[in-house]
Amino acid sequence: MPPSTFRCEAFAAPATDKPLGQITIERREPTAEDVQIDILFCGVCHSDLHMARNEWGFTTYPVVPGHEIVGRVASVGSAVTKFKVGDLVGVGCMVDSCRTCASCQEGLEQYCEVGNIQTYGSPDKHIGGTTHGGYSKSITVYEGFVLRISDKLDLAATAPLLCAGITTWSPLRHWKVGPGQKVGIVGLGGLGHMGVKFAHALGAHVVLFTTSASKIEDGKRLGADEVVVSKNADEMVAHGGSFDFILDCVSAEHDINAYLNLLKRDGTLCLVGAPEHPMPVAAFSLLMGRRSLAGSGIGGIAETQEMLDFCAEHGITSDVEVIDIKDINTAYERMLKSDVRYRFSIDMATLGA
Ligand SMILES: NC(=O)c1ccc[n+]([C@@H]2O[C@H](COP(=O)([O-])OP(=O)(O)OC[C@H]3O[C@@H](n4cnc5c(N)ncnc54)[C@H](O)[C@@H]3O)[C@@H](O)[C@H]2O)c1
Ligand SMILES: [Zn+2]
Repeated sequence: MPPSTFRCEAFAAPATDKPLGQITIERREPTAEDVQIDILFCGVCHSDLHMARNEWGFTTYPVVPGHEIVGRVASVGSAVTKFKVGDLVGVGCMVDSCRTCASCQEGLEQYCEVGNIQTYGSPDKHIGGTTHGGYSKSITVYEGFVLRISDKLDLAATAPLLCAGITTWSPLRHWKVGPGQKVGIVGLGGLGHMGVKFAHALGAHVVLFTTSASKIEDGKRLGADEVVVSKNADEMVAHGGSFDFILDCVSAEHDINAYLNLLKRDGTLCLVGAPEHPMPVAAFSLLMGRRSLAGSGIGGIAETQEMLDFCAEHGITSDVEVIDIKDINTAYERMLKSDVRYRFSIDMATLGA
């Protein structure tokens, strides 16, 4: 028997070309292993925009975006052991996975070989339809995919750690970024600004690449040792062949060969940005110097907790502009113009207020 449900206010995109607006969705009452969360803040990721506009081609409408969720536990199922009512918690891009494949067993649920359940837009095995994300008042999640959040950090600024944070943390850790290494971060948006903060905190020499000279000061304040305006060819050439690792956080098509050519021998360019269209790679950008082009998707649950704990210990959060849910469509337009420093965080008290 499917679990009983309750009604919940949310904001959804009804179609590719329609603005987001308020709807009512169904959420399940917690089953034995579930945690029901009252959502306090939800960050606005560029993936929300890609999905709301079906730029990746697999959106089911209506879609309730949002996978940078921070809230407070409102109720728990009878078998829940990790959380109790009142706890501060977070939910990121996934709400479940097969739990048994090799990747899941290794704590790499983001690479679940059966296919994990995304916070929004995946089939909802509990109540049918698709899963709905954090632009809503409440969410019910299997406790294994719920994260502990410290009460030491500002909650609006903590929400973006659940996607922008883990997505940049995971590759920096996987490629063992640290002291003595020269690391590039491309694009100072939501992901990029967390990449700069983390690479700096991990002890690397950090070079930020931005298209906008107006972000030089911010880049340095956030932890970059150097800032390169990527439109200036001589500034780019000066860094040729010098990087151990570059993390590319750009949301639209751009010339990745220009960055491959900045890598040292055996260096790696890792894409985390997910542009709508494929990007050409020149074989010689890779052949010369045995360079690698890689990608990385979010991060596993244990690693997300590790990142959140690191942030609590080091006082790291996202730089946010807190918005009212009714301003979400304007926020999307501003995000496309890079007019956000550096993440919108929705105050969910404004939904239905
Ligand atoms: N790998 C993952 O698991 C994962 C997780 C979250 C987001 N993403 C993707 O990462 C990308 C970035 O997300 P975000 O939320 O940080 O977005 P954002 O809009 O906050 O930042 C994007 C950055 O790219 C820059 N940019 C855009 N077009 C550019 C161009 N043509 N040349 C150079 N720079 C350009 C912008 O100025 C901005 O700094 C998106 O494509 C998003 O879908 C991937
Ligand atoms: Zn995201």
